[in-house]
Amino acid sequence: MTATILDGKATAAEIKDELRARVKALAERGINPGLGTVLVGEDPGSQAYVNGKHRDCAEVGIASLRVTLPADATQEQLDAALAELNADPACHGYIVQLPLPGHLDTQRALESIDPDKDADGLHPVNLGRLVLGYDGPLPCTPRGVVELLRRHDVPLRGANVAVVGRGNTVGRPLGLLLTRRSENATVTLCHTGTLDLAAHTRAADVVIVAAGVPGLLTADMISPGATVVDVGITRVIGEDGKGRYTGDVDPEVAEVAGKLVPMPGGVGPMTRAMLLTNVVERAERTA
Ligand SMILES: Nc1nc(=O)c2c([nH]1)NC[C@@H]1CN(c3ccc(C(=O)N[C@@H](CCC(=O)O)C(=O)O)cc3)C=[N+]21
Repeated sequence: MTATILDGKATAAEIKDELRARVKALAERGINPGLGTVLVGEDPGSQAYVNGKHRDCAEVGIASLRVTLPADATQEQLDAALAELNADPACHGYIVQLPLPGHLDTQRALESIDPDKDADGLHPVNLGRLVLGYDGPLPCTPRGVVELLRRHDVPLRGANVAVVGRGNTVGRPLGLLLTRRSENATVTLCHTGTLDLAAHTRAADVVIVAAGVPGLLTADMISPGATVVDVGITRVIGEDGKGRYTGDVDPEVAEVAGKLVPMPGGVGPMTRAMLLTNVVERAERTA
């Protein structure tokens, strides 16, 4: 048996088509949604990600506000850039590209974002809203995972879901999202302190791996027919000496799983589509 591939790129393209129509409807009411990005420094990976977000914006008709600061920018310069976006009515939401250079305080930066303009959904106020079940922007990667499974009819209601990884951007908020009444999954949140990881993943209908450990999930660790979602993205140097990105799921998992969300072509494009969705939703609410 070979797993059915759930194509995140194609699903993200569908979502972008839907967003294009919503942006058009907003334009007819005189509202032009805008996404801001703040990039500090010249890391080529971060530049590529930010460029991708601006390309996505252009595709759906969202305005891009691009702020770039030099690698040696001070915390005060960063604060000033965030204050400007907070005050700019053309900016409906924005992100601070992570990681920031080491001399800058990431927590302080994220807390300086107006929670209502938090396109990533990672502000402490918005993570708190998620805990409490209040409305607010949802973290893009967890939301992208749930949306992809929903659009491919993977049942979550009553399902046993193993989430591997408790990071602030994926694992932890994904556990919160999946256990909302609207999803009703039963979640086991596994992490580096988990004693018998394979026992938990084998018992799961859906295994979502967001640990950042290449090849962590192997074929013997899942039950036949399970749905597997690879959220891992780690830069490794291949045998040819070239850098490439690899996921957390061993390729042989595809021989045992029923459905597989691959990396690349899975969660990454969905994350970007959810970023756009957060911005459009905010523009619709302010209308
Ligand atoms: N404030 C902030 N928000 C983020 O959302 C954020 C961040 N910082 N820092 C870095 C990570 C990484 N990230 C990715 C998003 C999409 C792909 C993606 O679309 N990848 C493609 C392959 C690469 C491509 O084709 O460009 C894929 O998986 O198919 C990858 C990585 C968002 N991040």
